[in-house]
Amino acid sequence: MTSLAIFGAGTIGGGVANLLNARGLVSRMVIYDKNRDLQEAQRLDILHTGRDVEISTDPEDMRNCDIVICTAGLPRNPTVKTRADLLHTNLPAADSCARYLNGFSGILIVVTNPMDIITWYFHTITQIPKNRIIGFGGQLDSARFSYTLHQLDIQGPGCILGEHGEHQVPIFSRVDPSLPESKRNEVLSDLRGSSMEIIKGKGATEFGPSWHISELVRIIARDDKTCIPCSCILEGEYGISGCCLGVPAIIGKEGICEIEQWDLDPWEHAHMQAAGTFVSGLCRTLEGNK
Ligand SMILES: NC(=O)c1ccc[n+]([C@@H]2O[C@H](COP(=O)([O-])OP(=O)(O)OC[C@H]3O[C@@H](n4cnc5c(N)ncnc54)[C@H](O)[C@@H]3O)[C@@H](O)[C@H]2O)c1
Ligand SMILES: O=C(O)C[C@H](O)C(=O)O
Repeated sequence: MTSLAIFGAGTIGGGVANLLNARGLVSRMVIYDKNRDLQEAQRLDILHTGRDVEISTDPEDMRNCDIVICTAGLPRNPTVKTRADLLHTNLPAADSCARYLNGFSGILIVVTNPMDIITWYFHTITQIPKNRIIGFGGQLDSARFSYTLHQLDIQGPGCILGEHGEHQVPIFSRVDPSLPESKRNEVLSDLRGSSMEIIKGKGATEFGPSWHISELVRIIARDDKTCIPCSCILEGEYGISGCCLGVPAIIGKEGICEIEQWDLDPWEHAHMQAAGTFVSGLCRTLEGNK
């Protein structure tokens, strides 16, 4: 069975560790957090489920795991407008995580925001091959889009590509190509605000991300070869390079098996290019940090 490390055991890291243990998807876990009291509390709380799981808190064990998930770093609060605003705050958490990944031959899932740029940053500071670094967020955004579509009586599921942030790109052409542009823009504007509604109400998003991260782990562990939207290192796909961005990718036990090239309509294409320009611009600013 799969061995997995969680780097940063707060709301999302702890929630994912709990779900994966409860779903019986992992046999060995490393749980690490710089807050040692929290780390120990999460370890004990999971062991008290009584399930058969081994837990280490030694970060040096991370490199021997099949999957490492980076969930360390500050989340947004209502005063932080966009995920991109967290970039410089959260780079040190990525640096700390990368320090334990020398010789790691498994799959790295990046959750820390701004997720696309942090995923790219990991690519530049570690030796992990590009098919083994996956940025998480597209599944969650797509579930939010599907929820909105359902409220509009449009048959889903919906899919979101582009940035996990303000430059997300809902793919309307696959669900209702006839939806007028004004309605598309209205839906997009609602989607941009959908997680902040939760952050304002309960301090953080929790159940949605934890569930979809556990699904991603299941897809990898079972070698499902399922196509999901996730952030991948791009080298010309969709005409974009020099960044990570949400694209449809087939995922299995080797990580990213293939990036699918979907036909986008002109509205989607323009939004995807804008996402590429925005995210690659931020990625370029990190060049001195390598
Ligand atoms: N990609 C997504 O879809 C998605 C979804 C939800 C949250 N997030 C992001 O995930 C991150 C974590 O969110 P959260 O709600 O769990 O936050 P949280 O504050 O509850 O947990 C983060 C944990 O990281 C730990 N940490 C910080 N720096 C560390 C370091 N250098 N080494 C070890 N541990 C460190 C903290 O002690 C804390 O316990 C945030 O950046 C948030 O924006 C992304
Ligand atoms: O919105 C956030 O800041 C948290 C996370 O990226 C989410 O989409 O739930």
